[in-house]
Amino acid sequence: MATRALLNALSKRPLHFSTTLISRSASTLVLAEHENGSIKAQTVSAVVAAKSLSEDNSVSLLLAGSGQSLKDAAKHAASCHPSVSQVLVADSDKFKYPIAEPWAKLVQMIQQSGEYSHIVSASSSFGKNVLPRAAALLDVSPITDVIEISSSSQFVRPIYAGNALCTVRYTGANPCMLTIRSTSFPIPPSSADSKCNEAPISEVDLSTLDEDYLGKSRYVGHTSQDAERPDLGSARVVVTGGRGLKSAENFKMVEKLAEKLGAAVGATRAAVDAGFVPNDLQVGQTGKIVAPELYLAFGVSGAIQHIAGMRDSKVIVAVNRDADAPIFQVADYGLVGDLFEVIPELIEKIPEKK
Ligand SMILES: Cc1cc2nc3c(=O)[nH]c(=O)nc-3n(C[C@H](O)[C@H](O)[C@H](O)COP(=O)(O)OP(=O)(O)OC[C@H]3O[C@@H](n4cnc5c(N)ncnc54)[C@H](O)[C@@H]3O)c2cc1C
Repeated sequence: MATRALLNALSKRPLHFSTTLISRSASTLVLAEHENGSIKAQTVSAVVAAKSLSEDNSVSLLLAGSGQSLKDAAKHAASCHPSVSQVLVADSDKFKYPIAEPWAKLVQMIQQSGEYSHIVSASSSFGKNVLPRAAALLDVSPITDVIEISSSSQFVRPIYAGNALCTVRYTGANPCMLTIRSTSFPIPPSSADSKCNEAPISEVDLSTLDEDYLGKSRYVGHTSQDAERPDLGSARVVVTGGRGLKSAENFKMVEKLAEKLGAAVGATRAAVDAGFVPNDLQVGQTGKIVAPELYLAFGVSGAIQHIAGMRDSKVIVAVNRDADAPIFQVADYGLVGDLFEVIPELIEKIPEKK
């Protein structure tokens, strides 16, 4: 009877949400990233991962920000995946920018009342920034870069630049906090098209948010890659150039080819260090992890630190003039040849993107 009375009371409370009333059955909290009013694909992958923790797991998405873009993102979040059972929205200027300190405090506050069994985020710059701080505040040890979920407490993650896989059992207190590699939890096409359910959206009561974090870090600015090009982390096709391109001017060939293929551009660390392209294009152990359907590598030797970031690609094509280059050991198709002949020929022969 008490539960029924509470449910009745809740159903009469539109929108305004007190965090003390988060349902205990919502056991996984996913930290959502959004941009221009849309939930990012890596967050949907985090939902896919969260759902695989257990069959009866219900998933709450936590969004923070302010203004119309947050409202639009919340709407998108409510229907972005059939497994989302609730969307929690923290609307405040304090979350205008994704700064880790206020976010970590927010996660701590939500966890204290929601008592989630798991907190999941994508292994993106945002997740890697926020999750360890929140874990420290909650006094638990996070598990990072999860690529496989064996059970709700057993996970697989790569170590030694992906050369070995480590199975980790979590034996600590709740919440078990995870960052997941989105490339390992692809979004099934059916769920992307699904319009079947719309999860309820609730506003988080921020009146008890501890504000002693304020002033510790400051937002300076944000630069993002060319919006015309697909995002490197989630693109279906990636064209990567290495030091073999020899100059920034020559690297434009790679960009032209990527444009023709509707692909994202990637680079090796050597190409980035030589100043051919900015470092947000770096693929590898210390760059982005990608797993596109097609990965084309030009003038890339195939150092283990680079392979760590692209070895899960479905089809790998490599062009290198050195027949012994290690990239050919992971390539499905290899061409021993001069990229300065091959790329112009490809650009010429591939038809213009419609
Ligand atoms: C801690 C650490 C982290 C690192 N993290 C990363 C990382 O995240 N990502 C990363 O990429 N690297 C990383 N590196 C660097 C890595 O070890 C390699 O140095 C780097 O990947 C090499 O880049 P490359 O293949 O472009 O250059 P090179 O190794 O110099 O290879 C250039 C290739 O181009 C070929 N070539 C030259 N001219 C032509 C031509 N005309 N036609 C065809 N082929 C041609 C050559 O045969 C050669 O194989 C890391 C290193 C360390 C120590």
